[in-house]
Amino acid sequence: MTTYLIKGVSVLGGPATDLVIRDGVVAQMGNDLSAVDAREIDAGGLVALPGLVDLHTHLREPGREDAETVETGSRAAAMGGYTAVCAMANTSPVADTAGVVEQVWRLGREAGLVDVQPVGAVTVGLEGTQLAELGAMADSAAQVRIFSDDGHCVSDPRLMRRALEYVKAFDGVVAQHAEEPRLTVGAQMHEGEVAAGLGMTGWPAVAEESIIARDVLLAEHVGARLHVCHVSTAGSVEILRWAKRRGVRVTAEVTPHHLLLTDERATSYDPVFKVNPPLRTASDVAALRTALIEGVVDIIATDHAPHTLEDKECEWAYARPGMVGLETALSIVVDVALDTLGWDGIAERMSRTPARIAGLTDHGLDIGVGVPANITLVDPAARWRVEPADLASRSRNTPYAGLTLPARVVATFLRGEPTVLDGKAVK
Ligand SMILES: NC(=O)N[C@@H](CC(=O)O)C(=O)O
Ligand SMILES: [Zn+2]
Ligand SMILES: [Zn+2]
Repeated sequence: MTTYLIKGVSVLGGPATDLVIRDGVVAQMGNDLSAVDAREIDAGGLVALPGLVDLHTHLREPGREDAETVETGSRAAAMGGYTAVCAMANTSPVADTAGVVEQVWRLGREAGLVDVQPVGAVTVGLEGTQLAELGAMADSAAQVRIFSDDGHCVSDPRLMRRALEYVKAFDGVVAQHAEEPRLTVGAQMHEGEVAAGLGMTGWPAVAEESIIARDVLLAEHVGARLHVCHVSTAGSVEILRWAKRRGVRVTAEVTPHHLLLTDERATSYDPVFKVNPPLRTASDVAALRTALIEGVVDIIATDHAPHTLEDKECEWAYARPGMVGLETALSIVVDVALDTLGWDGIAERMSRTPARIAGLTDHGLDIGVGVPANITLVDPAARWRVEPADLASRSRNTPYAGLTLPARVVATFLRGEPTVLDGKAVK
């Protein structure tokens, strides 16, 4: 294994220091270090972060390898500075058995670019009628701890209650896609003035908020952990604030796109802006940014949702919802929140806390001697233009095509091995 000597890096924006990475861990940290036979990396001006952890990634394998595979999605993740991703269960077949979660976990190990932690489905086939074998998935080699029907809402309150009771036994968590399906029949975009102007069927904020309100009450009743996926409205933030004040065991995520984009984008009729939950209003965006600073929303997760050209470049009504996000997430977060959160605040919300929620003990650790070398080096001064054709993801559905974004991932280390060096994927 190659030894790396990283010279003059700023850990979380602090004073410049050197790091020696050897045998998978940070072997030394300090000034004027030297290491024989080490490969030296001049990291002057670069910031070191604990490797990012994405709690919400769609890798599409098995079943839709034309949109993404575990390997291509892992490479996209590494390029974005991630060292671990949680792979959502809405694959084909659905990850609702020990066999499928073990398959995804094994494919992740074989690719070796990030740690792929499979999420297990809550219900068989994501159909919302019968609890999946949560215990078998938890006991499998994949050691599943997060369960989610993401893409669908666990809308039956009795099933949701039973899932919460079940996962409580092994300190698992249910990650809910909060969407009351009866309120979003035919929905195409956020219900509001823009939708009314375009004549599109709306996806009302209350469809999300009513499920979050119900679920925090269920989580309190059961005493189990609930995680809320892709929170998108100001009202959801108010419910979460209330629940956290009461001591409910609830965590929540926001996506980079919900921190930046609004429903005005739908006026372009470009389906690249079609996503679930939909892009909301400027006041929702402002409330989400405040919630992120306050910690009412705990983390940033990408909801990386790759789709093929056929599924995306068609009429709005027929296009699948979702956008890719792994390779642009950190840049968007730097753009909207570096001045308020600082590097430490970004590390908290994109690495430490998601690692803790997912139970990934090798990740989200402060960079220090003896710690597994899961590290991302970022150039905060770099600016780069998003070229869809250059993305490592197999899909191209980025809403940021042609935009120039701040901050670039220069290197990513997974247990001491570089997966990205000089801004390029190593394998
Ligand atoms: N976010 C999306 O718009 N789509 C996701 C599903 C989901 O996260 O709900 C997908 O799997 O494509
Ligand atoms: Zn979802
Ligand atoms: Zn999702």
